[in-house]
Amino acid sequence: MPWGWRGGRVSALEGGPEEEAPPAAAAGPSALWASQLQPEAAAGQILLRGIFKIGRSSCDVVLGERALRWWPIQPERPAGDSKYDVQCKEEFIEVKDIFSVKLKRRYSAKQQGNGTLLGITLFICLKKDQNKLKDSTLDLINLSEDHCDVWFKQFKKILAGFSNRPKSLKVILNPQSHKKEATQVYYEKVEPLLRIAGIKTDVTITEYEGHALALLKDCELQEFDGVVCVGGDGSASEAAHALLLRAQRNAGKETGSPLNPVPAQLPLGLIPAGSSNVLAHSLHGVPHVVTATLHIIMGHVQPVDVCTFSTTGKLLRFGFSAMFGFGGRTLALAEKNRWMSPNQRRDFAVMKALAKLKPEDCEISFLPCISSHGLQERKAEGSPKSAGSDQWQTIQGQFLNVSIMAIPCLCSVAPRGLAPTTRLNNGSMALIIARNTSRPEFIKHLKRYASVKNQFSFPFVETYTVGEVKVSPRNLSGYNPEDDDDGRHAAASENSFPWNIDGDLMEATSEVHIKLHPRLINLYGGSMEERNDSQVTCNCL
Ligand SMILES: Nc1ncnc2c1ncn2[C@@H]1O[C@H](COP(=O)(O)OP(=O)(O)OP(=O)(O)O)[C@@H](O)[C@H]1O
Repeated sequence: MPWGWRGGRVSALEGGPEEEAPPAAAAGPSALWASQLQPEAAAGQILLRGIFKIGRSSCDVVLGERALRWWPIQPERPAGDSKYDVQCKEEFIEVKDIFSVKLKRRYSAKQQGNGTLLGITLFICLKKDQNKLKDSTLDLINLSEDHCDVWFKQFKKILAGFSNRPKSLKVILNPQSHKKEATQVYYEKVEPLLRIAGIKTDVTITEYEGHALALLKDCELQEFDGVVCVGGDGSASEAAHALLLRAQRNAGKETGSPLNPVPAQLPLGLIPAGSSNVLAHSLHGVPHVVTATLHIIMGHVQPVDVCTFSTTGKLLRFGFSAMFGFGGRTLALAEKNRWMSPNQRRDFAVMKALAKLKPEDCEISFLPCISSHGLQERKAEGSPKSAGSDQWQTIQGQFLNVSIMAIPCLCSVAPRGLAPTTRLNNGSMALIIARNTSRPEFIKHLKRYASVKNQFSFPFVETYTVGEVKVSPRNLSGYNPEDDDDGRHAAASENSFPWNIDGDLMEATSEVHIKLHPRLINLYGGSMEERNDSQVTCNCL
């Protein structure tokens, strides 16, 4: 049982009302439980035994290497009385779910010094439904200073052994994200948990667009175990880009067009506080601030695939997803109307881009990936190539939208993701193409993202699993002032085409080359509960 709740004693964990503590004399080992305790192999070697009050009951408590277990102490039971068995249920938490320990004291107004010791409080990370995590506490009440001191030191020792957990973090906070609430989100929900976990932080509040990039590219990061970004997709992607640029420079690689980039050195944490939180949502399965914070505290790290976006041989940026055509135009229109509220401008931009819907004349070349099944067949045939295909495929035509996604891109309008069969690190990207069709048909396709499935079951939609893509607009017509209002040139300069790369507007005048680099960055996040759709494992590289 991964989260260790057999008895379901959540009330004890959530720190019910303070009860009278057991007397200090009860702290020593008791003859009573030598017969009762059958240490389970699952709990590991026993480190400590003692008596604490937990919730309303005085309990026998055993700290093992892997679990903390307890039972209410029972009076002598009449032989054959089964009702006692029910009450005597063992409960436990796994040691790996504890993230902090404090001595619990009561302070009165007149009292000076340390206050009156009540016991020990454990801070625990619990799993809620739908990938959510929550923090909780478990009070172990005992008035004996000596007894608590031994247990407190043992818990501290255990916590010090979790070397994967960060001790010091660089925090980048965008105060302008969404409705400017990132600062409040951080100081009300994130910082208190980091403080309880004893993590040192150094916070920079960004002052202008691109500040995170400028800072993270060059600042001293030696003293930090990770970087945390509080904001939306623009901020998160900017921070990832900066950490990867920094890694290339440190490795002595050309940052202008890295062919085989090296991974980022520090893990990145994403606290969702933006108007779009696709990255954090895809990472955690839910855009939930406390969940994101607890993954950071627990040191849960996932390697994640990253793409390079280049044009004319120069790196535009590192990123996770891109849209060209309708997706790019919509973002360009939204950016042009920044004075509106985030939701207003998003709805306005979608409506306007739909009203002016028109296809881009493009050539799209891609390197398909071979599925695990296909790879096995190739091996069986004795093919010397064991990895991805080396055969570029090319399609041409009028395309309403082109999406290239290395991660599932979960969001409120697409709860299963814009690319539902892609995983964070399955070594492939989804290439989803909507060819020209009528507006009602295209709208039907978009609306299906909100439902459970079939968003790709349209004759004009094609999906591919790829390792590399090149998108070349064939109509490189000059700037048309009449276009100024339609999104194509709404925020882009002459002859350029708007691209939506992780929610950031990029301009490209010619071919854009997108290449997948497996597991190039570590992001703080746990593995998600698997969804029912079939997982795609591919071998592109
Ligand atoms: N102080 C600042 N003033 C203006 N822009 C900033 C500031 N700090 C950061 N930015 C920029 O804001 C952009 C968008 O931020 P972010 O993604 O965090 O918020 P958001 O609400 O999701 O944004 P959007 O509405 O664009 O999706 C980032 O590209 C970042 O460079």
